[in-house]
Amino acid sequence: MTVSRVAIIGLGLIGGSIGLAVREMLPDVRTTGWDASADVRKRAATRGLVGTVCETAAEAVAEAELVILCVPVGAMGEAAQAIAGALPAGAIVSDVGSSKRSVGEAIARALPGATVIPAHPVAGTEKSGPDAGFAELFRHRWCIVTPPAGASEEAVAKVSDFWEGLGAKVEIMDPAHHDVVLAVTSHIPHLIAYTIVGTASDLEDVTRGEVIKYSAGGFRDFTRIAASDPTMWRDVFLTNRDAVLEVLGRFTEDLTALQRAIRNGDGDTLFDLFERTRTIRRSIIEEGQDDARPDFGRSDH
Ligand SMILES: NC(=O)c1ccc[n+]([C@@H]2O[C@H](COP(=O)([O-])OP(=O)(O)OC[C@H]3O[C@@H](n4cnc5c(N)ncnc54)[C@H](O)[C@@H]3O)[C@@H](O)[C@H]2O)c1
Ligand SMILES: O=C(O)C(=O)C[C@]1(C(=O)O)C=C[C@@H](O)C=C1
Repeated sequence: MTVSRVAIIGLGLIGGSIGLAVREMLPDVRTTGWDASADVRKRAATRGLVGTVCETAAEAVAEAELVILCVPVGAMGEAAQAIAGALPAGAIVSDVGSSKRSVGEAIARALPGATVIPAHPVAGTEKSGPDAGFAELFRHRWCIVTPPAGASEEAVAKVSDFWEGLGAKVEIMDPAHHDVVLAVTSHIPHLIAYTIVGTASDLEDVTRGEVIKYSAGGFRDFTRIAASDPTMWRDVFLTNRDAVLEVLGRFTEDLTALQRAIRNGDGDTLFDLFERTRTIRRSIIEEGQDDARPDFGRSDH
């Protein structure tokens, strides 16, 4: 079940990557796009991120069968409002937001009566903007589709087929469950990275120069994640507050237990945990989910 006209609102990393992936993998699908920033629209046109970069949101969606909102999660309601008067009857509205419950609600509020099928491609990088996108981003990656209760099966199938056409693997999930799962696998890890890099730069006994000079291995990996877009991540934490706080509470307890083990010289506790976590890493690699992708557009060294 395919769509032939797709409008992309927001032409940064994810919107741009969708446009490039469509051009490469679904060449019969026509794409239009719009971004609130004139500079981004200009870059998007130069890079050919979509077939036609439009001057207004209304123009971009005028003939669309599928509209995908690719803006920060805090701007989803505003982006949905911008297309409200121009959305063709029967068009499906989707998005790519990293949190799903509040985003789905915000879009549905702005577009009463529209067919809204939210989705989240679990693929990205620390880069953002119209120069960051690349066509292979979604290949072999999961895209989680989170339809509201009672959603049209045909619309869910169209959104799922679209993502499979871009090389992604699709899973259907309840939006609230998505938010807890992603709090664990994506949101808290980003918070930890932001924290440790911030802490390292605030330490009085270790200079900033030393942190930069001796950052190898583990810390360097954290700095890549902590370089992620501030607007995007501020919005993720504000829109997935409940799930993040719940998982953070649990994480804090576990961290305190490790602190106690170190203070008490309790090597068994440390060893047992490290042994258990190593098997998780091995399972991820066995499932082909590690980041050993070819160096698609990444330059994090
Ligand atoms: N970056 C990632 O790794 C990643 C991965 C999966 C999903 N996401 C989600 O994708 C969405 C976009 O993230 P991104 O990394 O592409 O960000 P980005 O900053 O690269 O692009 C966002 C674009 O949206 C535009 N924009 C902002 N408000 C707008 C509005 N009201 N109307 C129209 N355009 C507007 C900005 O000008 C910008 O060009 C976010 O919701 C994010 O949570 C990001
Ligand atoms: O690879 C990265 O740099 C990412 O942070 C990508 C990542 C993730 O946490 O896995 C970030 C946010 C998304 O919503 C999905 C994917």
